[in-house]
Amino acid sequence: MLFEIITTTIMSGVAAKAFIAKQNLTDNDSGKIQRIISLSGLNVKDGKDTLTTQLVRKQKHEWGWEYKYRIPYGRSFEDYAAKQKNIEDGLNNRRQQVDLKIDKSFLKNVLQINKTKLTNQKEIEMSFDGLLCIRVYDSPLPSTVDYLSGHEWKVPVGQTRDQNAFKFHDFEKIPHLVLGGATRYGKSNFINSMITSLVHSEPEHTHLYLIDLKGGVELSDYERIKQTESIAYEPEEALETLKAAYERMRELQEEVRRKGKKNVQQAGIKERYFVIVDEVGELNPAEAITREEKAIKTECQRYMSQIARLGAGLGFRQILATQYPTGDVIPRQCKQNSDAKLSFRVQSAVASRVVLDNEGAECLPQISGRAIYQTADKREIVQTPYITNEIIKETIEPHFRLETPKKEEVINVKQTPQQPPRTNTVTFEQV
Ligand SMILES: Nc1ncnc2c1ncn2[C@@H]1O[C@H](COP(=O)(O)OP(=O)(O)OP(=O)(O)O)[C@@H](O)[C@H]1O
Repeated sequence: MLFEIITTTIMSGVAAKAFIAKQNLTDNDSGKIQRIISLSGLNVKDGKDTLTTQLVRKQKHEWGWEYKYRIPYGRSFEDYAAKQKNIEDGLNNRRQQVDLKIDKSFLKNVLQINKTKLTNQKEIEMSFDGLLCIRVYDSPLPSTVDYLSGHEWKVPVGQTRDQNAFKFHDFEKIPHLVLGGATRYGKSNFINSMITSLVHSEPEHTHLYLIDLKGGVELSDYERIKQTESIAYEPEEALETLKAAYERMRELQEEVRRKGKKNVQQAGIKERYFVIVDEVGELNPAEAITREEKAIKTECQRYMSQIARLGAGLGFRQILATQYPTGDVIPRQCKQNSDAKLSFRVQSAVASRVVLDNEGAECLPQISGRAIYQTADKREIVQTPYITNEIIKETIEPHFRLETPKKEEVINVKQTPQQPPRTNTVTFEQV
């Protein structure tokens, strides 16, 4: 038995009512959290003293409770984030002492306890703003959220816990996005909903450079739409696609400069270019076997870095996805220039740090579509929307072009030595 019932006949009938009230179940959490924190080894020894995590305030919300703690010297937010799962499991491991009156309502009350236990699976979220903030949600996020199209350059990210608000990622505010997550947790679904939303909202101004290195099943639907400028399925083709994007970026750079402006917004240019790489790990030169392969991948990374560094003000947005978040799988400059990160569940704290620069994604529940969306000032858990093939088809079919799409020619690096990207660049203001 996961919960403990101690019966007594001393208490009156009001006790049975008290144990099912949510307020009662959650009231104890501040003490419980402090105990779990202490048992998880987060207290700090300072000579004879033990510095503990002190509760500063707690507040009841309609979704649950928010607790604010002062953390002791010698501890960081990351220390607490690493224990998120311990805290969550501890809170859901309920040993309750309840008083039950043995009368005709006894059986009903026992069943009610069991029902409460099964339905009230709590989830927590942690953040830090000088104080450690732990939010304890009475009930989990839904495990499926319907797709909702975005507007202009905003694409759907998912449902948050904050009053169940639906979150959008605005590519005009944050141009580049890093996407991570272990296999089968929803990266491809997210990329599909992002592309579908862009095609729906800005069909005339969206330009796609798609690189699908996962065998070509996911993004092939977009081969035929007019928004797709180039599509690649192999690293050699990826180099061509990236080169095409890079050259377009240079043309725009000239155009903006000619107009005496600093960025496409000022220059009144409405076009936006999305470079989407699904499985950027396949372009990691460290993984290359032959010298030629290494040269191609190094070149690809160089183009991606240039696009990340210079592209924002020129209307370029780069989305790099990986299921193997290790070391340098995402080029350093791309990572540094991506102020938004979306991570589905990953296998380890190290992998979470590669995607988010923080731990936490390894503690996400094993639910497809559940992710952490992180920007410079906020980190939220979301349930990304599920998009069906029917919605994708319905949205993109009106944009099919008549002629067969151009698939970039595979190039032979032996015959065509690669030129490094130009470096005499002008730095443009990022939006
Ligand atoms: N947002 C979501 N809500 C509910 N279910 C989802 C969601 N996203 C994905 N799924 C389910 O998970 C399955 C795997 O999703 P998806 O193909 O997007 O994963 P992936 O991370 O891209 O995996 P891989 O890297 O192996 O391609 C889908 O077929 C779908 O059933």
